[in-house]
Amino acid sequence: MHITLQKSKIAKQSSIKITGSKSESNRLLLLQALYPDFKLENVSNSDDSNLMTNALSSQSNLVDIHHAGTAMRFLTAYFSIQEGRQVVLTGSKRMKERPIKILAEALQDLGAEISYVENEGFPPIKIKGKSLTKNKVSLKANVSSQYISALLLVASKLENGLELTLEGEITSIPYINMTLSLLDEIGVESSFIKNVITVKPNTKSLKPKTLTVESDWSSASYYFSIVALSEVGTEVTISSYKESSLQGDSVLVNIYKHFGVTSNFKGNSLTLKKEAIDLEPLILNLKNAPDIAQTIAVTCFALGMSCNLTGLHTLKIKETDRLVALKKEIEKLGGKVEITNESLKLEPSKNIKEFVSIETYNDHRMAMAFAPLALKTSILIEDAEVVSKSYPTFWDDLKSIGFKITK
Ligand SMILES: O=C(O)C1=C[C@@H](OP(=O)(O)O)[C@@H](O)[C@H](O)C1
Ligand SMILES: C=C(OP(=O)(O)O)C(=O)O
Repeated sequence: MHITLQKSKIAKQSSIKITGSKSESNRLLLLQALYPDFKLENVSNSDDSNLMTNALSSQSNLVDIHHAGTAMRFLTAYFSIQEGRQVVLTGSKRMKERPIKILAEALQDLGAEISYVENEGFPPIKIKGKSLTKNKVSLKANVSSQYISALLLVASKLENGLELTLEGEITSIPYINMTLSLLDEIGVESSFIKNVITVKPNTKSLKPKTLTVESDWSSASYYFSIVALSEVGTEVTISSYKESSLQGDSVLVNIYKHFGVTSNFKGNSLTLKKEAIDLEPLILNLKNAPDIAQTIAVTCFALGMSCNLTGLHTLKIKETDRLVALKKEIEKLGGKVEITNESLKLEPSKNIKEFVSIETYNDHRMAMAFAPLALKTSILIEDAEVVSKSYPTFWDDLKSIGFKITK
């Protein structure tokens, strides 16, 4: 489905309720499968979380997780410890290009039986579940934090727990801390000292409780961008958010001050407001918040600002090569972008071309990051349904605040 976003102006005040964080949801869904004693509220309605739920309850020996990176990585660890179960875990064409070797090798070192069905180091993989008794392993920490979270999520169910040594620079650290905090919330003990994470084994059932998933901060980024591109005084209220979040992307509150967006909490509602401000070039390392890089690059382009974003090495192995995709699409709109394997530099630009058709490369964040541009010019978004990976009601929500969208 290709859609057109006519040049739009949003209401002076509006509000949106955003679905639960897919990162928190996919961790908690897996933990709930291991510890069925707790209940969940505000679970994400994203494709990736639905795929996770279905995979965890599936009795089939073929599990397909489509584009869901967290599901692929977390389930690799989960099925490795399901004694007596044999599963082939597969995904979309792109998922078969997203590396899994670092995680598979760490699990194999712990005693897991994992083999490759097609290409060495990539999904699909065949997993023969068994009880793992070894407890010490090291892995490279600069490629994806999801490998680390996957091991941590199952660690308390290993006979002797886990002592995990992280080698090299650690990427996307807030996601590792999120995993450890959620373990703590359900009563699993862990420590993270220097580059060693230890998780204690747990055979007890946990105290019954209800955990409420905070709404998704990566999804919130599109509203930060929308407010940044709106008239001074425009307000958008988003919910349900916490001032002290487990999600690293909550750093948006600080980053968007640079664009004149102020954030005020009232209970679990967060009001974003555009203030008048002089815009300065943006220099930012996003190694701890890779998922908001596209949003920020497009905000800068729309405001005619220059930016120099670094720490983007993980973008090359996400839903698409996001660095190449950003360069191509921003340049179609008239911008000038330089990329390396870990950075993106944007030159200030004066004009934005009208009615450009943005390719989305099976990447939800390409569609959502470019949508706010409709506040500056009319734009087309190709394969707009990709948003369902993390935020299925995105287009309806934009319509509700005043975006003019037609099929
Ligand atoms: O653990 C998680 O929930 C995630 C970790 C990050 O991946 P990397 O650690 O591969 O950067 C992030 O990009 C992804 O969207 C979600
Ligand atoms: C990278 C992402 O997801 P995943 O790696 O879980 O597919 C994302 O949602 O931006």
